[in-house]
Formats: sequence, C-alpha cells, structure tokens
Amino acid sequence: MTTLVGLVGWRGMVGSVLMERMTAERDFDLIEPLFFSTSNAGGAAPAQAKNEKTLQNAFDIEQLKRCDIIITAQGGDYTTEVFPKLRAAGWAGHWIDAASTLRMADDAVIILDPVNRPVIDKALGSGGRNWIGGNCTVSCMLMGVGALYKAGLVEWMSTQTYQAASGGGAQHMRELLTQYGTLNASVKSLLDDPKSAILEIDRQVIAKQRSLSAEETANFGVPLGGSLIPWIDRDLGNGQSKEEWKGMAETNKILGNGSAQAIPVDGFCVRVGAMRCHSQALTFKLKKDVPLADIEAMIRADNEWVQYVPNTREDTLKHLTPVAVTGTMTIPVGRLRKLAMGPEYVGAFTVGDQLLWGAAEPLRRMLRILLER
Ligand SMILES: NC(=O)C1=CN([C@@H]2O[C@H](COP(=O)(O)OP(=O)(O)OC[C@H]3O[C@@H](n4cnc5c(N)ncnc54)[C@H](OP(=O)(O)O)[C@@H]3O)[C@@H](O)[C@H]2O)C=CC1
Ligand SMILES: N[C@@H](CC(=O)OP(=O)(O)O)C(=O)O
Repeated sequence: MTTLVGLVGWRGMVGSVLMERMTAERDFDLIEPLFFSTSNAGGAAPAQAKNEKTLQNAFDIEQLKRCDIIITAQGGDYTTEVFPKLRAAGWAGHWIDAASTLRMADDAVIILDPVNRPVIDKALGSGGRNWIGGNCTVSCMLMGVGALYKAGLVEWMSTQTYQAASGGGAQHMRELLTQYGTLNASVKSLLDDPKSAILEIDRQVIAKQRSLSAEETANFGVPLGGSLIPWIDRDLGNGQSKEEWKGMAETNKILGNGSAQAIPVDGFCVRVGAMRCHSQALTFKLKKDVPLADIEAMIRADNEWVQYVPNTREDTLKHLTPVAVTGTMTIPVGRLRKLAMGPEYVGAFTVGDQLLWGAAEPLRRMLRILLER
C-alpha cells in the first residue's frame, strides 16, 4: 500500500522550496500526498496531488490521523497547537517538522543525515517518531565542517555569522529590498552625476536610513539595507541571543553528544543584507596540531555537497559568496588557514543556502529514509 504523506505548510517559503526539491527528486512517485491548509480547506490541492485533490483542514485531527507520515513547514505556532493533540489522539505516525518547537525534546531527533545518520538510525531502531529539522545556521555549518567533529578533533569552535534576510521569512526579504530601493531612489540624481561628492551621498543615505518609517522597518525593527543587526531571535537575558544559544545546543544534539561530552560552540549571530544564504566565519581550537592538507582532505571527503575552496582571493570571490551559492545544494568551505594564535587554531569560512540545507532538504531526506526502510 502506498504511504499516505500529509503536507502542511507546502505553499510557504520553506514549503515551496521543499515542494520544488521533492518534485525534482521524484519523491512524489513514492507516496500518496495529502495536502493540508490552515486557510483554504476545501480548495484545490497543488498539481502534485494524485487521488486526494482537495485541501484538507490542517487543524482536523481526524484527517491528520489518516497519514502515515506528516511533513510540516507551517511554523512553530502550528506545531505547538496541533502536535500534542494529534499524539494525544493516539496517532503513531512519523512527524517531520521544520519548526524549532520540538527540537530539544528528549524524544525528538534533529535530522541532518549526511552528518548524523547513525543518530537517526539508532532512534529509528528504538521507535523514534519525531524528526525535526535543525537551525539553518547550524545545519549549514555542519554540512561544511562536520568532518572535523566526526574525527573528534574539535576542542571548541567560535562562529561569527552573517545571516540572510530570508531567515526571518518572506516579509523580511521584501523589507530588505524595499529599503535598498528607497535608499537608492533618495540619492539617484547624485549617483547619476559622476562628479557629485560621495560624502554628500553618504550624508543623504544615513539621513534617509534614520528617517525610515515604522512601516518600512516593521519586520526587522531597524533598517537592514546598508546596515547590519547583531542580534537574531530572542534575548535570553544572559547576554546571549537564542540564535547564539542554538549553536552549541543543536550542534551537540545533532552529533549525539550528551552533556558530559558537549563541545563548546559560541559566537555572535548577525543579520546582514544578503537574501537567502547564511555565511559564517569559524574559528576552531583543535585538540592537536593537524596539517592543513589533512584538514582539507577530511573536509573534501565528508559528503558529496561540500566544496573545498582554495584559500586564494580569486577562488574566494568566485565560489564563497551568497550570490555564488544561492539556489544550489553546494556548501563551499574556504579561507582555511592556521591562525596566529598557534598551530591548533584553524580558521574557515562557509556559506549555505538556508532554505535548502538550512530548512527543506533535511526534511525530504528524512522522508526518503522512512520510505526506504
Ligand atoms: N524562513 C526560514 O528561514 C526558516 C523557517 N523555518 C520554519 O518554517 C516555518 C515556515 O517558515 P516560512 O516558510 O518562512 O513561512 P511562510 O510565512 O512563508 O509560510 C507559512 C504559512 O503561511 C501561510 N501563508 C499565508 N499567506 C501566504 C502567502 N501569501 N504565501 C504563502 N503562504 C502564505 C501558508 O499557510 P496556509 O497555506 O495554511 O495558509 C504557509 O504555509 C517557520 O515558522 C519556521 O518554523 C525553518 C527553518 C528556516
Ligand atoms: N533563526 C534563523 C531561521 C531559523 O532557522 O530559525 P529556527 O532555528 O527557528 O528554525 C534566522 O533567523 O536566520
């Protein structure tokens, strides 16, 4: 019998990328999809529908209970409301979720199978049913440099992130572009005149940024176009942002490290004016002095998506930017070098599309793992 797979959140930003990837990889050939909606129950399901062509109500527990597997990219509020009711109603299917809500629950696994397939297999073997996608920054980082963790080489890691607007959602991307447009328009005549003074342009741009309306900064709270925001997610009250907290908590959970073996991971998470790629500068303290050539070989061999970028200006500009990576499954790792602090200190830089490896791809790969058992 074909596996009935419920899809919730399929038309959102993450869900649309998921649908594209599932279509490209022919996942729909292997399942009977059942599409849900929180806003348009009874409407027409998308073209990937087979026998069930009508959208079901995403809050209807009886309809959800029919599914062998549910994949949701609807968001944390939906998970908080529906998941406990569904389990309380006796549903024993597999729940695959992009939202962070359930990530740290004891009975949930953070899924990133190229990095933690053994952790996933162990949980499957003991009846695991809850499979949660990781934080985008953490997932992209581990896809790039997971080899060093797997080899047991990392004493600690510090990460400084450059996170794209898409991490906030579709409205945040629109707001960024609108701000860029507003700023450009405010100095267009000066820009068109090659003899105009750059400091006058600069003065007018900062004046415009500082006078953007509440409407023009509704999503980020302050201007992001031509600026940056060194705070992402909630304030934990201890000086750390929630996004920074996830770095250590999720990295260690993905790797299956208990609290006694937890590797320190910390740094600063910064929102920048990129569209949908998160970039990160990483500093490693290794447990021993490992030759750079060996580190390079480990990174190259780790998975089929990692791309080692030689530490030259030319290769960096060509391969190691959000513009180069957006819309691809490639995770480039470059700028690899020993740092001045000593031979155990290694620096690297990595970029990843936060809607692909950072959100959608681990979900559809978990679906495949379940289907192929
Ligand atoms: N954005 C990100 O970078 C990441 C997000 N996530 C998780 O995924 C969740 C979903 O994020 P994201 O995809 O950005 O959220 P979206 O806001 O794009 O989509 C969420 C839901 O909003 C509804 N919706 C209302 N209006 C529209 C519209 N005009 N176009 C499309 N959908 C609309 C849809 O539900 P319906 O069809 O039922 O009306 C849709 O499923 C997040 O809450 C988070 O938990 C995880 C990792 C990264
Ligand atoms: N917090 C990330 C997006 C993300 O993946 O969030 P979460 O950890 O809640 O899934 C960002 O803003 O860039």
